[in-house]
Amino acid sequence: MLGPGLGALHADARPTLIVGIETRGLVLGPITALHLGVGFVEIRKDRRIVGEYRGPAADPLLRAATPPEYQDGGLTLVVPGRLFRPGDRVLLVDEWIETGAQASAVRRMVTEAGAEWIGAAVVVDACAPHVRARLDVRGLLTEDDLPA
Ligand SMILES: O=P(O)(O)OC[C@H]1O[C@H](OP(=O)(O)OP(=O)(O)O)[C@H](O)[C@@H]1O
Repeated sequence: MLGPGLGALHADARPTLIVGIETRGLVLGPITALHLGVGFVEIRKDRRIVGEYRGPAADPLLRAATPPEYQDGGLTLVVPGRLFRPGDRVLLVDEWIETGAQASAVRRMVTEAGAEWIGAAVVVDACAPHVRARLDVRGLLTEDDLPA
């Protein structure tokens, strides 16, 4: 029931596109998108792309870096820019959010492409209140709901 549960968190904003970050977002995102009947876009981590692929000139990649201190040196998220269009109402789905660094990077790419950021729907919301408010994070659980 994770798809319906995650899909209900921002139903009021009527998302038209789900994005998910590898790794677990590539599982939870599609089941949420299927439930809502909307499309899905996968966000990859640059360090996990094999080789030097950077995309053809006609299909450039959007890139957004997390802060350098994030996860031992930061990481860069990438997505083909053509997958976002102006008018898309984009919802990020993930299993966990804490600092909001990866979600912030995704939001920059979404808005750079002219699409609209709706927020983040997560299984566990472990972020600080200011992060929750800034990114419009909604969760099925908080850390307090988890066994110690
Ligand atoms: O709010 P943040 O501090 O940005 O953390 C949240 C991110 O961290 C986890 O990914 P992780 O990098 O652990 O992905 P993995 O499953 O590929 O190891 C999680 O899936 C989120 O994408």
